Amino acid sequence: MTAISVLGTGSWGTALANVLLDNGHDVLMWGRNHTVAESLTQDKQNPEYLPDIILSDRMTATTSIESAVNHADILILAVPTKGIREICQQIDQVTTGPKTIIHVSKGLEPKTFKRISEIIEEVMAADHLQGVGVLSGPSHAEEVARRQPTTVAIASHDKEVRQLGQDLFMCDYFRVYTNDDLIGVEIGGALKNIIALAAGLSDGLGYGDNAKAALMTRGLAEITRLGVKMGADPMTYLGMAGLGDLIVTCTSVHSRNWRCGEMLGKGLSLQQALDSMGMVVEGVRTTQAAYEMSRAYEVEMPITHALYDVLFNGGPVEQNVRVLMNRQKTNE
Ligand SMILES: NC(=O)C1=CN([C@@H]2O[C@H](COP(=O)(O)OP(=O)(O)OC[C@H]3O[C@@H](n4cnc5c(N)ncnc54)[C@H](OP(=O)(O)O)[C@@H]3O)[C@@H](O)[C@H]2O)C=CC1
Ligand SMILES: O=C(CO)COP(=O)(O)O
Repeated sequence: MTAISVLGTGSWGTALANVLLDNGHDVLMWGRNHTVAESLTQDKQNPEYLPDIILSDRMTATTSIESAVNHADILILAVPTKGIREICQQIDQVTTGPKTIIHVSKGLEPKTFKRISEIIEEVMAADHLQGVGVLSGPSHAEEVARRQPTTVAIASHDKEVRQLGQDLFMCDYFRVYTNDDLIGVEIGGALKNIIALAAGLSDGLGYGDNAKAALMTRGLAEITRLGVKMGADPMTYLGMAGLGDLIVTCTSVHSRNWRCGEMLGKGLSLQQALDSMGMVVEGVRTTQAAYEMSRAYEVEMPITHALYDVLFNGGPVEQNVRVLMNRQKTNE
């Protein structure tokens, strides 16, 4: 039995804590929301983020970050990208020893273009950090919490972290592959949300399967182009963090990014769509980050640019579709 703390009591943190509890580990969750922490500890449920799912009877959560951080040497970081910097600062302030941090967030920081592991390494003092990894792949929290078969990848530059992540999480309904391409996995997990937003928009507009297949295929080409420019292995994008996560987010009603896109396609404003969601839609900020990165690194990303125009300039969707379809003739 290993002591592990899961920081973030949203849908994904809760589902992953449940996997670790099923594997017999000593898990403490931390969240800033008192009501959620109380429901998790007393009722073994998270009605706000995972309604109608009964979790492990050993589920326990605290709102004291100091208790959670010092409960374990292994921390699972499960908060949205925009909260990562702040949480790392808090961990760094209260920790009494070095930590191995496995994050599960799918985003990039606008302006700095940083991946999550880069933010963690930048904020944490070197002697407070034992190792960093990311767990990513096609995995809706709603299905994992119901113990439905799921496969993911654990990526790190450090072989021990990859092995640790695989050993801690793997069970008969949660299969974990190791991958040494940290850059590729983090970028794939972040950028697929852009394509999921676009796929939802396409469905909301009433376009068919051809349009969605085109978005997914050419979207994967965009993801691969930027990933490779940043140092990723192109083969990573045929795996969990590429094709796998694209399929699960572009084709599922569970995906918040797809649902947000669908609402935009049906005519809601971005603010209306986000307000009705109540959960994080990472793809919106990531579209901004990827748009800026594609310009800075001179990587062609036409779907990202079209979505950026729709989200941030109020550009008409149909006009952007026309622009995409009438780009200069080219080779596949
Ligand atoms: N849900 C899923 O199926 C999957 C999600 N992910 C990724 O996991 C990450 C977390 O997403 P998910 O759990 O789904 O998100 P949710 O929207 O379900 O929950 C977000 C959680 O993070 C908390 N939070 C938000 N901002 C901060 C902050 N600044 N500091 C501390 N806590 C904060 C919220 O607290 P509060 O309740 O107080 O607002 C809430 O507990 C995202 O990057 C997502 O892409 C990855 C794979 C699957
Ligand atoms: O990343 C996910 C599944 O792999 C969850 O996607 P959403 O954030 O769009 O719900």
